[in-house]
Amino acid sequence: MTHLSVVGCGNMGGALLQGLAESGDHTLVGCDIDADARASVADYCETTDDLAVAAEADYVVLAVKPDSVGDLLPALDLDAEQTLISIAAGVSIDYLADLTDAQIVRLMPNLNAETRNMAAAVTGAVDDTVRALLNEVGEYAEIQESEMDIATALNGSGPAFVFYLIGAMADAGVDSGLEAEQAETLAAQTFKGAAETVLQSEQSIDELIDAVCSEGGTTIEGMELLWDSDVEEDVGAAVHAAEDRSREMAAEFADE
Ligand SMILES: NC(=O)C1=CN([C@@H]2O[C@H](COP(=O)(O)OP(=O)(O)OC[C@H]3O[C@@H](n4cnc5c(N)ncnc54)[C@H](O)[C@@H]3O)[C@@H](O)[C@H]2O)C=CC1
Ligand SMILES: O=C(O)[C@@H]1CCC=N1
Repeated sequence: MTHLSVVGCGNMGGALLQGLAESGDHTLVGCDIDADARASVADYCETTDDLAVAAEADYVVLAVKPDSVGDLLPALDLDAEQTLISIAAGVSIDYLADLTDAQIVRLMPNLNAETRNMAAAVTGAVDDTVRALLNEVGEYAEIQESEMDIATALNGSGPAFVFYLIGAMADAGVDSGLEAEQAETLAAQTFKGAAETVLQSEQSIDELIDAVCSEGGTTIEGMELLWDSDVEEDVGAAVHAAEDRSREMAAEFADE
């Protein structure tokens, strides 16, 4: 059982609280200055607007916008026995270390924490408690901090790219007459199942594509269109645009 607080109960802080509340018997505190944000997590944790209450936890997740970190972290006044888990994009461990005495973990989570299907990248003072917490809400990779910009793009921003692709598939279903709700369910479940297959299968992505393409059948018609298009480059470019922005944000913080 871990005593953990989350400062900032917005989209990402709220998702983490929801996932952790459903996964284990923890003492969870959600701290936010906004009453609506507190109300949104009240089913999952004790809520407060008092930073001092959040600062009593052994593990404190900082889930505010990157530009709020500089003011908020000194106010938390954490000590060396505590662990700060920062999820702020572009904010380096060096920057954080100037503002706190706590052990520092830098985590790039994603929104899928709320269904305990998070993909996370983590670095810094990762201990077994942090590993156990991350295991409860999904899968994680321990990476070097220098890899944080690409992780931010791939698994942090990644859900948005996947939501977009699910939407595009669902729209095609609607164009051809399916009801919107049916099309969304069929598209989303197809992504979910395909992702699970990739995770569990020993086959490569190309072998799996091949397994769906019956000779002279339907799939190959769509795949040939995709292979002849710029979709692969465009998806890669979207990931790299997010990576570039993460690097740019990190440079802005380094200059402060
Ligand atoms: N949204 C996402 O999918 C992901 C976000 N992140 C990171 O998570 C952090 C938060 O992002 P979001 O949840 O999207 O933002 P958000 O705007 O939804 O939530 C931020 C919350 O912080 C609260 N807040 C602001 N000042 C505060 C203070 N002094 N004390 C207590 N609470 C305060 C706000 O009221 C708000 O509820 C960012 O640093 C972002 O880089 C990381 C990975 C994924
Ligand atoms: O868009 C952002 O800056 C944050 C970080 C990764 C996902 N959302």
